[in-house]
Amino acid sequence: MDSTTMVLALALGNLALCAALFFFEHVDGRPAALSAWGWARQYQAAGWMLLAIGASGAMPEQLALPVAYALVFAGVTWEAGALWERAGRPRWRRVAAPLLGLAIAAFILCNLVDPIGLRALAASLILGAAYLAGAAALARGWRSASMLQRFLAVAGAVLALVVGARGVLVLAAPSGWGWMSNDMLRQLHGAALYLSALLGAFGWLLLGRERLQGELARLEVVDPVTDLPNRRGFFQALAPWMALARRPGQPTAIVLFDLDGFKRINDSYGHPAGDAVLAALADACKRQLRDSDLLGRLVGVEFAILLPRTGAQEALMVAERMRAAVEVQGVKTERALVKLTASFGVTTIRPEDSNVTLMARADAALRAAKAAGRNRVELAPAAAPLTLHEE
Ligand SMILES: Nc1nc2c(ncn2[C@@H]2O[C@H](COP(=O)(O)OP(=O)(O)OP(=O)(O)O)[C@@H](O)[C@H]2O)c(=O)[nH]1
Repeated sequence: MDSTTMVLALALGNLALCAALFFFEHVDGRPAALSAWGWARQYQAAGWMLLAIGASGAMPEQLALPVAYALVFAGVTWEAGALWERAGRPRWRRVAAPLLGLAIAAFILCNLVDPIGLRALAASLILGAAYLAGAAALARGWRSASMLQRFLAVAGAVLALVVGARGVLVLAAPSGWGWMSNDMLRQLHGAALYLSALLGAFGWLLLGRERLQGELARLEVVDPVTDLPNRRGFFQALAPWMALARRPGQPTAIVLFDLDGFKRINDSYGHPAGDAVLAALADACKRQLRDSDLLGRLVGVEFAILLPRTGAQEALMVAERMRAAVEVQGVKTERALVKLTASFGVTTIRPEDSNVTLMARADAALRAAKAAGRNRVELAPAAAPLTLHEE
């Protein structure tokens, strides 16, 4: 492929990606990383297009070339920045903007001094460095990263090295190095640029999809308002402790609690304020527990706590501590400081328990606490009540 065809392919490829990206998740408030990536692609498309125009003679090359390269550099820098944004570094612009300015100035200087060797060196080193920065962002959190993310990090780094190597070799060995002729290296360089553009685009889209799938899977077991395990998540965590209760050993306790008179919070301050109160209370309750305990939101304003290796008396103390914590915890809403109380039912898992009988017993104790005036803790009676509610 000659260089004009290659540049045109890069230009058109990037334009097609831009068009697809324009419609991808095109909603208000799109994520910052996606928006940075969108700009990155626009800059690159414009840059490669301008290079193709300059190479075709439709515009003086000495004018087209510096502007085109500046746009391409901005594009690859912003693309790396989008990856850092995605990796949780929203301030990447502070580093990227001055570096980009320096890179463009260095490139223009090299182009003036030696428009063949030095220019190729500067261009390939700048592009290689930007691709490498993107690969480094993908490699962050390697241990917990998905296989796709790891592959993109490694492939990105290898391509970045190929892109960077070209300029070094053009300067160090203008007529090639061993069997690696200059022409072959140029072809390799073009292929690496093209693959980087393709991998960057499809990798980005697939990473977005992977993240979305992960979030959906999380929401199956996590309540989005309080960030606590939801009913399904809580019962999943409870399962091994139910099995363990059939073997001799330390008991496991369950505390069920329900906020008192929560309806008036919604009625007085609105549902969003109610959500904020729920989230703040969930946080306060979580702080009262040990790492091995588990707080979950079962339904509405009813929560459950799993207390492994805890007997009834100790569980009563935990519930009492939690009751006092809820009572003193004021939650600031826009209009007022909201104070709440909660009622608690406590029981331990018995060998013969199923989820239904266990929860029925805890629920009966909780109802008893409500009936006795609320803001109280009740221990379930020794004999299991038979009012079951389906899980
Ligand atoms: N803001 C908000 N409110 C919720 C949510 N889930 C349930 N609620 C409300 O919480 C209230 C729970 O009402 P109940 O438990 O029946 O009664 P209560 O007013 O808390 O009074 P008690 O008899 O003491 O339980 C209802 O008004 C629900 O609409 C939620 O996720 N967010």
